[in-house]
Amino acid sequence: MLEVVNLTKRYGGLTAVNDVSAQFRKGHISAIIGPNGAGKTTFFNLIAGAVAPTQGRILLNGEDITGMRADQVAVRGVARTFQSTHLFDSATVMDNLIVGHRLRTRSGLWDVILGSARLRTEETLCRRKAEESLEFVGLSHIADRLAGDISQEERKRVAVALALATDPQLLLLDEPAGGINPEETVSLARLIRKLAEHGKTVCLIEHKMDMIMSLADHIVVLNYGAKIADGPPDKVRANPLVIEAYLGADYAQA
Ligand SMILES: Nc1ncnc2c1ncn2[C@@H]1O[C@H](COP(=O)(O)OP(=O)(O)OP(=O)(O)O)[C@@H](O)[C@H]1O
Repeated sequence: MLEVVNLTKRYGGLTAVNDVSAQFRKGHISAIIGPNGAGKTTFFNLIAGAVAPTQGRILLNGEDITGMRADQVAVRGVARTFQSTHLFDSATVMDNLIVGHRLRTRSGLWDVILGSARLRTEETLCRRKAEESLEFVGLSHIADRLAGDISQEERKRVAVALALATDPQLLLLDEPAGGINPEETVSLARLIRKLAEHGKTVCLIEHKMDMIMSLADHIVVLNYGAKIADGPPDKVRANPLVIEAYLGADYAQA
């Protein structure tokens, strides 16, 4: 469903992403791994339309989306989460979701001023969507809690719920399990699997190798911006280039 071809991003003399080609299949979970500074976040920024590539093409369901703006890419079914989840801590979880979903809908200033029918319909729709996505991520029971009072793992789940606002086909998750404990990591992995089971294509950046190896169908390894391996977890963890650049011999034998 997503294909990148010879994707390159240069910042002056530095090549953050270097001639990367890869395919991401519908309903699969793919992981982008690699050392710090390997180009993983830049890769996400390119797909999401946050930065334009220097070279190469990005195809989403066969449509060339290269160089489109982030909002144009989002409308076509791509959503993302970020390493840290920014929420309004003094508002409830539900209000955060309603606001998040609201920002992703169409009413303009005039609709708000005139209290248009479209605005009212959208408000109802936003609340319903917010409730649905909260239920999907397993957080209905904390809808009325203040966002500032919820755990780090719950924040990670809220981030996924926010990303679901646009009914995305492809979710780009940047370190979804960053900063949470091993038990919570297992439970978050279950949520990611559930996304795929519901037909979503998932692409994640993650440093937690145990999680990735048991969760991902497909792994792309970046090093200094270039792809050094691409394949199923077993094949990738046994690849000498990956062991040398990232995993280390201890992990490969574990
Ligand atoms: N806007 C920018 N301007 C200049 N250089 C940049 C910019 N964004 C990223 N870079 C550089 O591109 C390279 C890749 O960075 P990127 O953040 O994509 O790596 P990463 O694999 O996501 O790293 P990490 O795991 O630390 O998040 C780095 O050397 C970084 O300094």
